[in-house]
Amino acid sequence: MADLTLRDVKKSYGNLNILHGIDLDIKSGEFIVFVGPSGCGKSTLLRSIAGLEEITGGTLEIAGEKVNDVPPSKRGIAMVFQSYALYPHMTVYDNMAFGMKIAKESKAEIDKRVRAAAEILQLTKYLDRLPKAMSGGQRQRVAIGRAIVRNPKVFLFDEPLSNLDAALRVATRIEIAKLKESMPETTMIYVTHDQVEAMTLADRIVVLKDGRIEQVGTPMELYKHPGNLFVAQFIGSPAMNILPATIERAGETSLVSHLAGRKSPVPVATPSDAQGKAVSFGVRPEDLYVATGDDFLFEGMVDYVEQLGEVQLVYVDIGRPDQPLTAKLPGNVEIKRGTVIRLAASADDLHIFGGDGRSYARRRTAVAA
Ligand SMILES: Nc1ncnc2c1ncn2[C@@H]1O[C@H](COP(=O)(O)OP(=O)(O)OP(=O)(O)O)[C@@H](O)[C@H]1O
Repeated sequence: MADLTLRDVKKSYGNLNILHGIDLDIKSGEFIVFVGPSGCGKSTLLRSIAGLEEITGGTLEIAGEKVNDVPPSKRGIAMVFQSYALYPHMTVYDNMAFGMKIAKESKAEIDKRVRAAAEILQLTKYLDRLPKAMSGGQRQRVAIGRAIVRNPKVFLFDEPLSNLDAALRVATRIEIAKLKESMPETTMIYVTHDQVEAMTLADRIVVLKDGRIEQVGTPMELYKHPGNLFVAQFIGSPAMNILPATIERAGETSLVSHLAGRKSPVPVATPSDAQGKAVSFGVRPEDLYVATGDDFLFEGMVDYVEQLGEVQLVYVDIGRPDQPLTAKLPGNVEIKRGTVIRLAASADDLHIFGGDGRSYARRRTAVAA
């Protein structure tokens, strides 16, 4: 059981500022995922929470206690790394027991906890094996088991699945989700590059960019209501299509004109001073569908099709040099390269972002709240 509170947390290496004042409240038992582009500071933030990095400003509290100066071993946290970091000459049992032996726990207590963790992770029959006789996925489970036996208040994962092949990643991801269910009181913080891991595991996702938080929300909040252009294009794959546009008529429902002078009503309120302003107009590839009549958003020539079986990614030339529109359409519809296609989307799936990149829908939500 541990809430985490981060207030204006900063980290710099010499003159190089990496974290620029992170404010974040994590509730006990939450599964939080940090995502963001390479180098944005995800690992630094995680390592700062663990105490492996000393923060250079702000405060960090775990379970109500300020831990800025508390060493890692006394923070009640356990961390699982991308490289499993198992001792190769020790059996699975001894690898899992090692930390407790060092902490001088009784043999009976060690045995109880190792066996309980092995049971949760389905490692019981491998307890006498050496790591080299196990698959990558099994080794990562041992590393997770080694963390579980410590009975941590907070569990930290730094890209734990990135060394596994695709099939093992899926299997181990599901195990981590089940592990969370079996430890509902344990707070978990997880760093990943993988959108699917973030969307499926997180109670809330924290999107970071250049050492700052861009948005915090449930996976569906971030997907449906991205607060700004960065989050809109970072969450979701392929990325949201963004086009330059102008607000023709501001109001409860805005009228937006975009490429080729087409005008679309968007059920997002814009203030009267937004009238005539240049904005960005967004629509996700998977929200587009083939329009049969004259009611369409985009018309263009199919430049390329990537058939993935269940779906196909259709790249449509809508007159923007080197920037085709991407549509994710069902795989069973025949779409021929070189033909003209019309695409539409439901008005509810359209997004408008102001000149500062912030979503208009989000502004309204913020005011209403
Ligand atoms: N010890 C260090 N000294 C100087 N700069 C560092 C140090 N450790 C990390 N950095 C820099 O801090 C920035 C953030 O690194 P960090 O590893 O936290 O990013 P990340 O978001 O986890 O990246 P990735 O997704 O590539 O793992 C990077 O620019 C990195 O070069």
